[in-house]
Amino acid sequence: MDNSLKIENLTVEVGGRVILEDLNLEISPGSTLVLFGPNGSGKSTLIKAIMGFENYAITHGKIVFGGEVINGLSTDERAKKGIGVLFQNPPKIRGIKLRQMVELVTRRPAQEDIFVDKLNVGELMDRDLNVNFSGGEMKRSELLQVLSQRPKLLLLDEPESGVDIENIAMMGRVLNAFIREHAVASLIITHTGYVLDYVDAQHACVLMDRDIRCYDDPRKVFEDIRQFGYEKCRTCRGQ
Ligand SMILES: Nc1ncnc2c1ncn2[C@@H]1O[C@H](COP(=O)(O)OP(=O)(O)OP(=O)(O)O)[C@@H](O)[C@H]1O
Repeated sequence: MDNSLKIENLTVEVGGRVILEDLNLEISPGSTLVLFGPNGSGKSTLIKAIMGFENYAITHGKIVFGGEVINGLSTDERAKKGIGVLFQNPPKIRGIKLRQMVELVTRRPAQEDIFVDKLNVGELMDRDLNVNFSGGEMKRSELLQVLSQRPKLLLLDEPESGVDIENIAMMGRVLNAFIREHAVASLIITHTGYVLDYVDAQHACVLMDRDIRCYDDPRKVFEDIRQFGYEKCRTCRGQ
């Protein structure tokens, strides 16, 4: 199964401003790429462009998923092809229970989904989606919605933000097992690097000045950022 992601010479504009320029990256099946980068550098924009969000205009380049150019597909069509996203700030929806959302996207009874237990979200299933959920509950609820769809490509925007240490460990192990078992290609945005303790990531890179830099081993990239800051990435092109 080809569930690789290939991004070729991608330029993305938001509100007439170039956020990403001539960006290239590739994630092969079963491989995890960790994406670092300063605030506002365009990491979430990259995920939104891959998902085909309105207002994130691709003015140049190609997004290739599973060997198919998906630039022309709607967000819905991209999700149906197997691209799953965990957003940084998911919406709160009154009147729709978490259970209903899972059943809507999977068309299966939610209680049958193994991730309800694995992610310990049983008590959230009959509450309005994300309404008054704690930060950690919201991330677990979002992860349930994503994994219940059994995606082929996972795009995770700061999965550990607002999550306590024990829940980071639990979510990280669940994620890693899913990625390994299904040979899912994955892109994980992180500021803290905690996720590296649980997910076997093969590569990392830094997004800044509209492009990818410092493509290397995740722990090495993270240590360099901690030691030298993002400023050093300006002069480093990695491997
Ligand atoms: N819909 C939008 N309208 C206007 N500007 C936007 C929009 N989305 C993103 N931007 C701008 O694009 C730039 C990149 O934002 P983005 O959210 O991609 O950064 P990020 O790297 O994910 O940041 P952070 O680490 O703070 O989450 C920012 O200057 C942001 O204000």
